Amino acid sequence: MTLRVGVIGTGAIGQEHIHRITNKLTGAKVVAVIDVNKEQVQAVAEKIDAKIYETGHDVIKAEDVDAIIVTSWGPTHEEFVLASIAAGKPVFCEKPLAVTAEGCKRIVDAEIAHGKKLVQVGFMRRYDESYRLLKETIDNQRIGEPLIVHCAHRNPSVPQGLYYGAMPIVDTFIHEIDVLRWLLNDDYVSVQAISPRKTRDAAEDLQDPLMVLLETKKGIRINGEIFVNCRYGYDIQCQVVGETGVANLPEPMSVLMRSEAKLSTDILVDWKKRFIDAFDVEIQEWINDTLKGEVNGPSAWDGYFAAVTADACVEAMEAMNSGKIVPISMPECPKFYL
Ligand SMILES: NC(=O)c1ccc[n+]([C@@H]2O[C@H](COP(=O)([O-])OP(=O)(O)OC[C@H]3O[C@@H](n4cnc5c(N)ncnc54)[C@H](O)[C@@H]3O)[C@@H](O)[C@H]2O)c1
Ligand SMILES: O[C@H]1[C@H](O)[C@@H](O)[C@H](O)[C@@H](O)[C@H]1O
Repeated sequence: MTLRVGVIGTGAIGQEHIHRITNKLTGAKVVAVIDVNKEQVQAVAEKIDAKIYETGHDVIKAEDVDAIIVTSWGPTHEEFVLASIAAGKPVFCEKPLAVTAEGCKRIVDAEIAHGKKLVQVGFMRRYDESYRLLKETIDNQRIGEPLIVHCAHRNPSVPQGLYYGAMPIVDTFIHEIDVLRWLLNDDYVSVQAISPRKTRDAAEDLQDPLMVLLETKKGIRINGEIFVNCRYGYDIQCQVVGETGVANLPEPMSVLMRSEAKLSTDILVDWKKRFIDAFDVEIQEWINDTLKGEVNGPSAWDGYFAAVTADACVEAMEAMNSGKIVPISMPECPKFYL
């Protein structure tokens, strides 16, 4: 059986997922697309022979669409995920699940009321080989119990005018929020934020770089650097300090070169390349699971947990350098998601 997929939002990552479903993966076909940018969606639809709909809701309601992928802008996600649940259709939603914790909670409540899991969130780092190796190292106690995590999320630049305010947290650090909780098998209890000297390349309404200090239930301290105008490349770093050793996230594979009196390796500049294999595995597993009527990837509860943490990080960011420690508390995970 082929899963007939409708894609809402044919921008950067929407096109990436359409390309991988059409050319690399098996078991699915993109049959329906929609974007508010009419020219763009027309060009995408022509390439894959998909039908263009007027709105995201029309795609969700279409009889010949079995499952939905939401890759539109963050603030539109909640509406489309809720509509997919109401239509009883499986939905893969790129991060963030919703832009507020309340929005994610509405999704969790709707899914529980529906009675069957339908929602998966696009936290693709859990599918990345290098993060999986790091997790194996920690789970196998090869560095003893983790005590400290140093991590950095660096982008070369961000789109002027489209990236502002709380986005270093809700759009960027949200990946670390999800993956570190998964990596450490732990939950967060508090956060504070610190602003280092601002880079000259940061827009007026953006604190860049930014540092957040998270504490987990087990007492692990995480210092996270978010630097979205670092200029030199797309660089994701994670170092876990344990009782008996230190484990680093492997660097992406790159040729070690000796040339012109220098020893060097290239650094990637684009998130698409850094996580290309992870995205492939993530979407292939989603297709396979969806065909079996299952959801096994990051759930709406994971999306909600990340949003609650992100909200606390934003509160800490708004009070940065004041020493304010913002508590993070989550209700018990409902049985539905265990
Ligand atoms: N997992 C990842 O690493 C990753 C990477 C990139 C983007 N994302 C997420 O994916 C989402 C899209 O990001 P992007 O980089 O592709 O952005 P983008 O701006 O390139 O694409 C978003 C598209 O959504 C369309 N759109 C907006 N509102 C719409 C609506 N109501 N109905 C239909 N289409 C609508 C826009 O016209 C645009 O073409 C964001 O939530 C982003 O955080 C995740
Ligand atoms: O939407 C993108 C994407 O999630 C990237 O993985 C992240 O590095 C960027 O900061 C974010 O803007």
